[in-house]
Amino acid sequence: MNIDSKIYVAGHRGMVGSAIWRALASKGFRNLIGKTSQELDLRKKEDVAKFFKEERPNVVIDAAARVGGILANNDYPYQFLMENMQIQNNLIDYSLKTDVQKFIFLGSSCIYPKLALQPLKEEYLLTGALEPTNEWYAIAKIAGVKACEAIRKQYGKDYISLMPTNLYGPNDNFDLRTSHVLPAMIRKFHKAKLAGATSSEPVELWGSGSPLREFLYVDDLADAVVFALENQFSDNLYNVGTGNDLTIKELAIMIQRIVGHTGEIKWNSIKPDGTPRKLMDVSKMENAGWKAKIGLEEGIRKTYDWFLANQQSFKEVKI
Ligand SMILES: NC(=O)c1ccc[n+]([C@@H]2O[C@H](COP(=O)([O-])OP(=O)(O)OC[C@H]3O[C@@H](n4cnc5c(N)ncnc54)[C@H](OP(=O)(O)O)[C@@H]3O)[C@@H](O)[C@H]2O)c1
Ligand SMILES: C[C@@H]1O[C@H](OP(=O)(O)OP(=O)(O)OC[C@H]2O[C@@H](n3cnc4c(=O)[nH]c(N)nc43)[C@H](O)[C@@H]2O)[C@@H](O)[C@H](O)[C@@H]1O
Repeated sequence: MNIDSKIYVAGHRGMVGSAIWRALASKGFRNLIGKTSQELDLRKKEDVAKFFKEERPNVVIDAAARVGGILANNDYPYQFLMENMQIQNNLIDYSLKTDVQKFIFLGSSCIYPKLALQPLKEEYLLTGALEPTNEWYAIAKIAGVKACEAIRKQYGKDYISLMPTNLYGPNDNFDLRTSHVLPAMIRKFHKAKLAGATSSEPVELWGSGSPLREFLYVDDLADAVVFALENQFSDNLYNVGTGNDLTIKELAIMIQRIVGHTGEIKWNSIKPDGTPRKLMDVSKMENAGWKAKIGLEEGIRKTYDWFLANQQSFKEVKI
């Protein structure tokens, strides 16, 4: 991979895509292409075909998708299945058809069975039933993993899939209905802290607080993507995470302390808990030579600082 390789970052404005763009630019890659969804709707096959024929990138990194937290996945199963299949299938198929040499597909830890042994190893894929709240998104992602695996097997191309754990950081989605838990907690605790005159107002969180989650700061993921770009991997599927998790309750207490909220936390058990745990086994990526660097406390502080500095412009994804 040389610094003049033409690299198309699909979804370059998103939380992950913008982090990958920053990481590539800081390493001196100077032939980067990005298109907004208004400029190029990746669900439209003909438009994607035209783009690839004109641009002919050497590398494609797929950070474009319909993305959301547990409620968005549960409320919009059709969009999470169909839009993600359309986006990834068009990107993968036209990459193959225009001889793109390297393709990095981004899946998610939710592709693994709900009750698989923990920590989750790559070989646990397709060994059991999926988590019902996001099985549609998971099936789309599994199809993407398999498409890249088939191209690797049949055409010998360097198409790989990275499975990140739950991600967070600058440019995340802070909409309280469609976001993931960490940005939602930052926004809720911050709002409740400001609302209270003498002490903070109470905060309502979802579920029981008992599920366990692993969180990776998005710049760490971007670093893993650049590592995968610059190295030849021997296999097609790699988990990307920290290898550590904590309960949602412990996360809430950590974020409450960092934000400076002093009120009550209420748990709304009508909202779903989702999968009880999805800790990734990250040894395969570590054996390949990559390890996460940014701890959760540091990552949350960075994200809260970004949130405070972007009060007027943070993203709220509506579906
Ligand atoms: N966030 C997580 O916790 C997490 C965890 C594991 C894996 N991932 C994966 O990481 C990738 C990016 O996630 P993210 O958190 O960065 O999401 P995000 O912030 O919502 O960004 C998604 C991007 O996809 C683009 N996009 C969506 N629909 C499109 C369409 N029809 N045509 C063209 N572009 C479209 C958007 O473009 P515009 O901004 O131009 O509209 C946006 O930039 C996804 O593959 C996701 O599955 C995320
Ligand atoms: C990485 C992503 O993981 C996602 O699963 P998943 O971690 O449960 O998605 P999250 O929405 O992050 O929820 C994680 C846990 O946090 C709880 N939670 C507590 N309060 C809140 C809140 O205010 N907002 C949110 N969003 N959650 C909250 C939620 O009930 C669940 O047990 C998948 O649905 C996606 O498809 C993707 O795979």
